[in-house]
Amino acid sequence: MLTESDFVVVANRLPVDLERLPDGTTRWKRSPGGLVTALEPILRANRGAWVGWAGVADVEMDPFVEDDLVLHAVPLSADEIADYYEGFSNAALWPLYHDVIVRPEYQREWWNVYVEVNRRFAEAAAKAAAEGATVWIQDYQLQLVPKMLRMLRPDLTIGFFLHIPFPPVELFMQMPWRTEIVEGLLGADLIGFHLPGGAQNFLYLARQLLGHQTSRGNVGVRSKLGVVQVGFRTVRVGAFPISIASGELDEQSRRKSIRDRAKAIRKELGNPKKVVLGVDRLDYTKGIDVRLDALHELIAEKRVDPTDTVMVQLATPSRERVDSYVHMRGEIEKMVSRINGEYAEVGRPVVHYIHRPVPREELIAFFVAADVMLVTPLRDGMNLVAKEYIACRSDLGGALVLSEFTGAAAELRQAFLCNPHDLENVKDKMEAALTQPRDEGRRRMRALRRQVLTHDVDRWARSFLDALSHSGAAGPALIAPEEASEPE
Ligand SMILES: Nc1nc2c(ncn2[C@@H]2O[C@H](COP(=O)(O)OP(=O)(O)O)[C@@H](O)[C@H]2O)c(=O)[nH]1
Ligand SMILES: O=P(O)(O)OC[C@H]1O[C@H](O[C@H]2O[C@H](CO)[C@@H](O)[C@H](O)[C@H]2O)[C@H](O)[C@@H](O)[C@@H]1O
Repeated sequence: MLTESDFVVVANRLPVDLERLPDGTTRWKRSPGGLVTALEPILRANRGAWVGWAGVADVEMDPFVEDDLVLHAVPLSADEIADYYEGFSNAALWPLYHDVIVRPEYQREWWNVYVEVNRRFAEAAAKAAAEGATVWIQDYQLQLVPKMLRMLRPDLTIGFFLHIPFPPVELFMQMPWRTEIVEGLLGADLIGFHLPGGAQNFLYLARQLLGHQTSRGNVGVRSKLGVVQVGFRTVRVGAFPISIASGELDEQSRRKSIRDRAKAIRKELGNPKKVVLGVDRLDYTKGIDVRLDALHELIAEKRVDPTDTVMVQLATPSRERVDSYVHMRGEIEKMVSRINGEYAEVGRPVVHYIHRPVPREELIAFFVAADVMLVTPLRDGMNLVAKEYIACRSDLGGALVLSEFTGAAAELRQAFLCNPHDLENVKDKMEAALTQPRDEGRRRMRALRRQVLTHDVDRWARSFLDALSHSGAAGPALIAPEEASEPE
């Protein structure tokens, strides 16, 4: 039997997914997405435990150790995956928290299963944690766990971090179970968001919806925490923008094998003058359609020459049984075919589209090879891909086109910032990135790299965990619900 841990991360997914192969055997593979990219190195360094789902139905196994990490698999049945993960998490919460880009579906049965599954995660965390341990709960799939876990284990220090945007109050109020969700989150000692805006939206709700006293004034970045008084408990609320293991990635991207592979990729693409790259989970929030539209029009207007510019879109499959994802995939694939149908030559596509995950080393080589990186989400909590591209450009080459609607845009001000809702603006920024003078590009990239290399994932985790460990300290003056009517 494995001992209980002093530091436990609870996330929907384990850092590895169990894959069932056609011959009936299984193997572990890395889970998709930025949450795992960010947390895995920290937890390994701290010899902690990770509680999460193994990515497929009905996996029941004892806790096991993998690379210094104790993994506790939470079993989910096929019906629970459909209702809790695909349904409530990804067809209700995900679109609601991403500006209602598609219409959220609020089904009561999904909610009931969400509650049940959150309880199971809370019970698993309660078992995994040693007396007085720190438990760090992650993301929108588990918003009820903080309160449930506090009731089971009042001895624990509990943190919660939301990896996606926390929506404006006007949108959040759509949620039929809005009170339960805010109460669930308030079970934590510290609630973290990427941006101050998310923290302030939450403080406003705690005050207006639940009638708690809250602090006045703006929340800072890694500073000036907000406070909610919940009976005798003080809950802190802060902004902690996540990042990547930038030093490590910088080092990897300088390796000769990667540089050689980057050159080979350009050669395989026909040595075009410009390589343009997109790297995303295939998600409607990511604005893949926006960049394809922009490219299509730039070519039609002869502002981009399809004989010397090539786009590569790496699109990791994601949430493939959720209707909106199925629909979007069809739309994207039509757009790729249309551009290629109109402008490709035999053996020379304009858009190379890959709908499967590529190995990490290959991804790094793509970052090194790309002249322009397109990150155009309609809304994104942070977007680690933007930061990864920058970390890989020690040559000070390349240019980043970045949507203003990503968390990353708050820090990466020297990117070509664009409004993905304004196609002309996206086109102008893409053209500017493709034609920027070399010195301007180097100046921008130097400034971007300074930001990314000095604000790495370690700093993110340390700032959150430091704030969590001080969560007993006296807080700032509080504001009563009736004293404030507007979000700050
Ligand atoms: N190895 C590998 N990683 C990928 C691939 N596509 C995306 N990723 C990683 O997945 C993460 C995506 O994080 P982020 O941009 O924050 O968006 P998210 O998908 O919404 O979490 C980044 O660390 C990417 O490097 C792929 O094809 N292969
Ligand atoms: O687990 P999936 O349903 O396959 O989705 C993958 C992850 O997507 C989301 O990532 C977010 O976290 C990133 C790191 O903070 C952030 O950069 C990005 O903007 C977010 O979209 C999701 O929040 C995770 O829970 C998923 O595991």
